[in-house]
Amino acid sequence: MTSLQLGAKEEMVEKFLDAAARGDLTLVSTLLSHVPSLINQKGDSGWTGLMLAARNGHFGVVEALLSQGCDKFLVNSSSQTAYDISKFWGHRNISNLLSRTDEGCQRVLPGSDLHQQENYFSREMLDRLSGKRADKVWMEAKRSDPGTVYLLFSNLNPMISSSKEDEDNRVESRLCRFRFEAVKDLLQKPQTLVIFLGVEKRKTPFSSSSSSSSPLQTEEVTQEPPAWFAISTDEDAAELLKRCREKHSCFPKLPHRDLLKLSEEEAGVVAQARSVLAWHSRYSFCPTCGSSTKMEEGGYKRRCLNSDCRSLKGVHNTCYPRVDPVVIMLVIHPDGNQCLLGRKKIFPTGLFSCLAGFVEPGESMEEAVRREVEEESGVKVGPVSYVSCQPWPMPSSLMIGCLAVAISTDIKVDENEIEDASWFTRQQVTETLLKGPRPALTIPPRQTIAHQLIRHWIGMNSNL
Ligand SMILES: NC(=O)C1=CN([C@@H]2O[C@H](COP(=O)(O)OP(=O)(O)OC[C@H]3O[C@@H](n4cnc5c(N)ncnc54)[C@H](OP(=O)(O)O)[C@@H]3O)[C@@H](O)[C@H]2O)C=CC1
Ligand SMILES: [Mg+2]
Ligand SMILES: [Mg+2]
Ligand SMILES: [Mg+2]
Ligand SMILES: [Zn+2]
Repeated sequence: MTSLQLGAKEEMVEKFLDAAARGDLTLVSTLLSHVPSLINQKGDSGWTGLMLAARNGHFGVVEALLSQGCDKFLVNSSSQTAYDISKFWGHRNISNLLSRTDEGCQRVLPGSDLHQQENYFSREMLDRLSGKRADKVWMEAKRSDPGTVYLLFSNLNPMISSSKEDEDNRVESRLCRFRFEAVKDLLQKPQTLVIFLGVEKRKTPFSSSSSSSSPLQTEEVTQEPPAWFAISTDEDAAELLKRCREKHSCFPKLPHRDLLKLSEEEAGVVAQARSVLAWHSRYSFCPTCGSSTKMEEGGYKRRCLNSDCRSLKGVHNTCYPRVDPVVIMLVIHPDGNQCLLGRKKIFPTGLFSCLAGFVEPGESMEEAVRREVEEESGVKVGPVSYVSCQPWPMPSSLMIGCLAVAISTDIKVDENEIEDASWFTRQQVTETLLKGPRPALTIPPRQTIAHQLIRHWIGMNSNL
């Protein structure tokens, strides 16, 4: 495309987004009839026409865009959908329209919302194909297939390449992908762990991005989708990096920070791979009898090599990767207008987050919320309701996100666990979310479920 053509296209996108933002339905419709692909185009900060119309309360434009097949699940660079945006700004008629689900689902599960919150680390771009894990012939063929994608891990972190900072100081990272030929030598080493992650999900024939049927797409459908594997090796990291042709490649030093720079799709793959690899790195021997174990089923099982071991009989849950459930909760003051946030000593100055804690054996999610809140802050909790969850691969937690209502308000901090806890008003929290000039606190980044719970609460109340 010439720079002139490129300029004309950009201009058209800008005109379309501006019309959507202003609620100019006539211009939106005219532009779409000439250039249908405008419908899902993104402008600054990843905003689509639907998001801009939703932000500014233009119901008619939202309705028209939806009727023309616009993708309502797209997210902007803050991971917000048009639904999140309309909810946050209190355009209830628009959020109702955007959350409307297939009537069939509503009949089976009244009150269901297909548009459930999707958190960072939870997107599944691969089909895990668990039924294929024990099929050694299939697995072997996939391992040497030239189309297979390999990710390299060192010390539980994936090799990534990073783009330079853009004008918003944002660094974007992407996973370095390797083909079989480039890692063949590593696969032969006995110490190398190879984990099957799945095969790429096929786009459904009716999904918005596959509406045209070019010869390439027809060909793709007849071929088996590529399989993905994670490789973990203890080879020298600097040597491994020499295999990568991309610029600025590295293994992240601070996973809590650096893994949050991946796309939603790649973050989901890393969550899966990192948690399974972390389990292998800590469970080399059988937890029941201490004998050596052997990896099976594409990395999802470790079998004890002692044939008399109890772990091979009856319940043998020690053979499978562990997931640790953690409750994380935003506790709301009985006045409905304040929320309880706490900080650990290791947090940067001014940062407050939701309270969280590991679920104990034989404990319900609701009781874990009540116990952890009381232990850490002295506040007693009544009703608890589930909001959404997040796999948190540090190393293998499942964060169960809840809203809870306090039935007492005096705070007595357990200094072993947290440094401070306090009630913050809705206005203080809103100013933080809107990046006001002098916020009373800072909160964790958008990729954390803590952030999403806080945003959810503000969204629920934004038009009261
Ligand atoms: N994504 C998000 O938004 C957030 C994620 N988190 C994550 O949630 C997790 C739990 O939160 P946290 O407040 O620390 O939990 P807790 O309040 O339960 O306290 C953690 C302590 O409990 C002990 N413990 C009890 N059971 C376990 C277990 N199964 N695994 C590990 N430690 C256990 C450990 O003590 P000891 O080390 O002394 O043995 C640990 O330091 C953390 O991993 C944290 O990273 C937390 C907040 C936000
Ligand atoms: Mg605790
Ligand atoms: Mg805690
Ligand atoms: Mg605890
Ligand atoms: Zn054993």
